[in-house]
Amino acid sequence: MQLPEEFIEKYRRLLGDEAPAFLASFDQSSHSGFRVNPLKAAPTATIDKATGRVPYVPTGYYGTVDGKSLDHVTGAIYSQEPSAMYVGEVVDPQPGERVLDLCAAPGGKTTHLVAKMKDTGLLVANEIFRKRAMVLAENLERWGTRSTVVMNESPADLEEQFSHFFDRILVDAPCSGEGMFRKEPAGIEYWNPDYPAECANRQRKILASAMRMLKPGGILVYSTCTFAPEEDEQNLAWLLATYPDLKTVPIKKYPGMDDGRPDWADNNPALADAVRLFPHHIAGEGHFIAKLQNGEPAAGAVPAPAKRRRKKKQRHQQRSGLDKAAQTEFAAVRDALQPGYEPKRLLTFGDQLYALPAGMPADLAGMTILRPGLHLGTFKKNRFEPALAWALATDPATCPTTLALDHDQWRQYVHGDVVTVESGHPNGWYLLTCDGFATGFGKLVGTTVKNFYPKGLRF
Ligand SMILES: C[S@@+](CC[C@H](N)C(=O)[O-])C[C@H]1O[C@@H](n2cnc3c(N)ncnc32)[C@H](O)[C@@H]1O
Repeated sequence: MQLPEEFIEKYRRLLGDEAPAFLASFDQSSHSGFRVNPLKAAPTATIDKATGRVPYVPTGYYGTVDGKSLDHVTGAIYSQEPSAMYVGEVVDPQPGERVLDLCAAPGGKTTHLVAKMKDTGLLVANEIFRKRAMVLAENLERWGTRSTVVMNESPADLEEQFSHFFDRILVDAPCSGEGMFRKEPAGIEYWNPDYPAECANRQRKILASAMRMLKPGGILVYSTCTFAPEEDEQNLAWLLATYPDLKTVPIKKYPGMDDGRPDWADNNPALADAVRLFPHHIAGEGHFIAKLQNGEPAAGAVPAPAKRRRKKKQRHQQRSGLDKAAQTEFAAVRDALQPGYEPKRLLTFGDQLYALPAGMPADLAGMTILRPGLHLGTFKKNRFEPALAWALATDPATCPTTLALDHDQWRQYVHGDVVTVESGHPNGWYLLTCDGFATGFGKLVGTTVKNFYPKGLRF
């Protein structure tokens, strides 16, 4: 791999005797991995093809997954390179907490966090770029989560809504990406000697927003996929100097993981609490992770709420609750697919119906939200059409009307074709499954399953 001369010189200077092994790692192949989704049945077909287990992630495996496989399309697995998997373990979110993933797309860490939270509490996944936020929403839909809200805001705009609100915040920052060069060589084009410092400035702004949203006593995890000390130890040193209440939390180092390097910043020994994953020491790409805890407030002190700005017009009127007709239409479908399911907080955006996670603030005016919780479906003329997201978040064991497709029928379904099944089933809505995984909803008329698989996802 052709690395910039200044890059080579920089890391020869920083790494000394280790530099040849480090630089040689860029000519070795990158590592692939996947995590299994504990919210769903075990994807044994994919696990059987894994080349090993990732020792520091209980749900992590080495190996590659076909993006068109049943296990991928039903959200039973998420492809993620092995080093990146350690971030979710370090965040270690607990069930019921309020968690923010501030730079979330495409959703590798978000899917990990929500699985660790057992899909309870509130996970806000934010991405500043709309197209990337849409990919994030799609990946979370496949994963099958009810407790996640997808937002498309800048960190600064988000802080107004969520002043000192979160128990844990992950800042998986946009960075110079040096640790991903061998996986995504195009990233080298952007690199110049000043680039890490430019990224570090942007990261500090994002971190400052995160600090305004972190509860007293809350946990902040900062991660990058770069080796650059400017973006790693030097930003950690900046955090500690700027927010004196913030303390580092030591991160467990598995074999092959390195301490953060105090000598690459201000020699503060606390920087060693961070972890570095170097590709010449571990089977994964380059990563840096730091974990910090916010100070508890002084007795009687209450953080000042941030000022609220109402700037954007809502594209659709947001309404809580349902009118009588809508309630009847929704209940007819709900009783067939998930009887007894009583979402606590229903919300309509235009003709779309969502179940809001508990803990999400009720007043969402002015915020750009792509997914305000679980998408239940769409009100059409005099009827309700259940959404794919609801199907993918449904445990088939809780649904009285399931229809099992074989692999050929599943392929027809994801291709958008009409699927024909044997007669004997009453007409109506069904949760379609394949190998025990929920794949979507279909409406049976006679022996024909009407296909509602979204056009944009067909393949
Ligand atoms: C390292 S990636 C996140 C990867 C993601 N956490 C995952 O595991 O799949 C960083 C993200 O930050 C976003 N980003 C870029 N500039 C940003 C900014 N100024 N503020 C916040 N996020 C930004 C990028 O679009 C990108 O999606």
